[in-house]
Amino acid sequence: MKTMAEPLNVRRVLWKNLIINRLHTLLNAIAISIVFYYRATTLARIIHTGESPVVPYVLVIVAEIVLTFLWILHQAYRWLPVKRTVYPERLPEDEKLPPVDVFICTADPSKEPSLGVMNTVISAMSLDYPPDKLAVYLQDDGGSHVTLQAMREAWKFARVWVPFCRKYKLSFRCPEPYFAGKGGGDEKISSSEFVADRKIVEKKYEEFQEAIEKNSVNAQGSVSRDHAPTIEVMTDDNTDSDLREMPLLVYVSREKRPGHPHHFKGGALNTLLRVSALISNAPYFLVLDCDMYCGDPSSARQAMCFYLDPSVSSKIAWVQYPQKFRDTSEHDIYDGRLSPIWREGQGLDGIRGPSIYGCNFFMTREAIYGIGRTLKDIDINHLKKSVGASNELIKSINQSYKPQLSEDRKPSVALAKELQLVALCTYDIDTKWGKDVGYKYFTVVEDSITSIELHCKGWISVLLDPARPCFLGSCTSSLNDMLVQQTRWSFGLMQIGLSKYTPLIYGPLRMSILQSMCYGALVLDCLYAVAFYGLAIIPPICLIHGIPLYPKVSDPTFIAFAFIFISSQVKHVQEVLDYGDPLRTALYEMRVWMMKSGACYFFAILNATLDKLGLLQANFSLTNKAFDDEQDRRLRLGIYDFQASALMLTPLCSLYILNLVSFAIGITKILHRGNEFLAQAVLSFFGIIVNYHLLEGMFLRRDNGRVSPFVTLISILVSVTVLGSGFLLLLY
Ligand SMILES: O=c1ccn([C@@H]2O[C@H](COP(=O)(O)OP(=O)(O)O[C@H]3O[C@H](CO)[C@@H](O)[C@H](O)[C@H]3O)[C@@H](O)[C@H]2O)c(=O)[nH]1
Ligand SMILES: [Mn+2]
Repeated sequence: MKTMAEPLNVRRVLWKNLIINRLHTLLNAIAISIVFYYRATTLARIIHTGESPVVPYVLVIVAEIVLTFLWILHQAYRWLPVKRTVYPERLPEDEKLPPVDVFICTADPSKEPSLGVMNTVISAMSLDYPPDKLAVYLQDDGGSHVTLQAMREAWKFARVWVPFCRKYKLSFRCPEPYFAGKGGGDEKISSSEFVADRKIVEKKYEEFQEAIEKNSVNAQGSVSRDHAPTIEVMTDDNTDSDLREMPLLVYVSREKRPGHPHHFKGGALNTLLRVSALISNAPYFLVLDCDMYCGDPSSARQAMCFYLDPSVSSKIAWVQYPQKFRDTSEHDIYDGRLSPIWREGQGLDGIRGPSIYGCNFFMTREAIYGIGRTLKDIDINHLKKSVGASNELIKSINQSYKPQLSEDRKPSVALAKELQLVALCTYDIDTKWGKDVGYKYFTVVEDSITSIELHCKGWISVLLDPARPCFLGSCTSSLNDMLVQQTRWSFGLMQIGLSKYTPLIYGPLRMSILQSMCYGALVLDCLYAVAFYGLAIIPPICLIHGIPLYPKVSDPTFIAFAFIFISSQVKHVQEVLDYGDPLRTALYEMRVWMMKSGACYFFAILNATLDKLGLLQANFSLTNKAFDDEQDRRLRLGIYDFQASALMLTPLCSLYILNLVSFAIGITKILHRGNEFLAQAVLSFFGIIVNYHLLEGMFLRRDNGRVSPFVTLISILVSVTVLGSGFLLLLY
């Protein structure tokens, strides 16, 4: 009986960080108050005496207000950092575990190579979970015959692989890295039987790999935007084979028609919810991106440590794992590992839970449906309006509904018809899908908006970050990918920021203030662009023209400015080191923050505004998961690869040159009037030093990863124009 009482999960407050965070917040808040007092009194004086132009001064204050506003919002992340531990060995026996469905999305085999996608699929089928309680679905948004064929091959190989993993209880179950010796997992097994079995399976894997490669030559151009739905449950040709040891594997390709909105991944997941309801209807589902394979096969059991804990199970909507990445370079120059997000996640976990981070989470159907699933909650007429016309789907809302898939896994004619119906692109029309049911549609960041809504409905979530990563994906490994991805995210988040769901208004009445602040920070981070441009343009221009914007070094207020600047950097470094990353990561993150502010956030605000005015058609540019030798080589050496869109690079390079020039001109002023201009000079100098890679890229490098001469030239022109017209700023 004693073991029954032992908890399945434990939450630990990170006291050291909590104290450091709150102390930092307090001291910084005092310093900021001093700064704003100084700004207000000085502004009043300038207006009164006319001793210096008012416009640049006001602009710098605006930038500081924006920075402070975002800083305040971000403090919510630092309020209560926690970490969780689970004890899967205390779970009840397998018969008592609930079923789990796994949803994997893919869209284009030319950007998301089939071999990688199928490795993800196979690793999910090999989860350490009772096979009769596991169903894996791949939704192919490309409707590609290449992907369908690859799935059939994957099924054949999994027929050998899954039993092999189970027989030897392998602790790492993704075939590609396993055979490449990257996963480990079988060190303790040395029997000759195992060695022989492994050889056979390895041979099968090679055959599988060859088949996939042959099949993939036609990947380019295999994607279709005009096709009927296809749903295929994988099974053996041999009718009397025993399928009990195998989880279900299902290929789904929803209908696509030109001119119909498909709602990107959100639409794909909603289709998967419906299709799976008719086939397996598990109460829990795991979402994976096609490049995110399962590293530790125990993730489902770990998640069950929350769902089977009666004290929290009815409140938890999702259990989120961080995205971790494989084969990352020790120089994470593009911040592809997204550590800042996971660090802030620890804080979110302390205040009712992290948001959904796109993939790697286990969620309950009840939460995502937004509908009670017991008989007494169910009203058929109401349901028809919510979930659409499919009678089977309506029946499946009742959690005790058992889908009727025959033992040979071939859907009956009636079931096949129903499956087609729920995968039509018109199915959502006049239903609540995309609004109150399933993933919400109106933004490209389906994950964030859906989390906001669920948290507002009172659900909680947890972040589980075990030492051994459960899911490993491919890291963004080029500047262009990073800029494109960040622009997409920021654009989507800004869409939320400009909608009725804007968290600072929508949130406080529905969720806690701290949660609203966190979501507020998330969707408004784009505003950093305003502060960044303000501080990257106004102070250097004023430096050239000899107009001081900061207190003299001899003025005691200078200390407050210096304190804020230094303590923010120190705090950042502390967080990086505490999370176990090396010091250089702090520099890389700072650079990425500046690149995001100068390019991604800027374009995101622009695009979101156009979108709001109905002048833009949102799109989803997939992150590339294919491997590029040359870019990879540079990444490993920590050398930036500037083969990126000129549109993105030009603002960054222009700002850099602008600061460089004004610092060079302004240096004479610093020599004579250092007391007055030190802060301004330091600001430009900081930008120049942190972004030294831009200087190298524009003027010192000759390889083809440098900034193209075209971009450098345009940037020189832009910065000279801005500098030349700078005097306009100083007229008033
Ligand atoms: O129309 C689409 C677009 C994308 N995807 C799939 O969605 C996943 C994520 O796309 P990816 O190109 O990898 O984008 P990322 O920016 O890397 O994805 C992050 O950001 C997304 C939100 O923008 C989240 O959904 C993801 O989980 C998160 O990893 C991939 O499996 C895609 O195949 C679709 O199924 N349909
Ligand atoms: Mn991705």
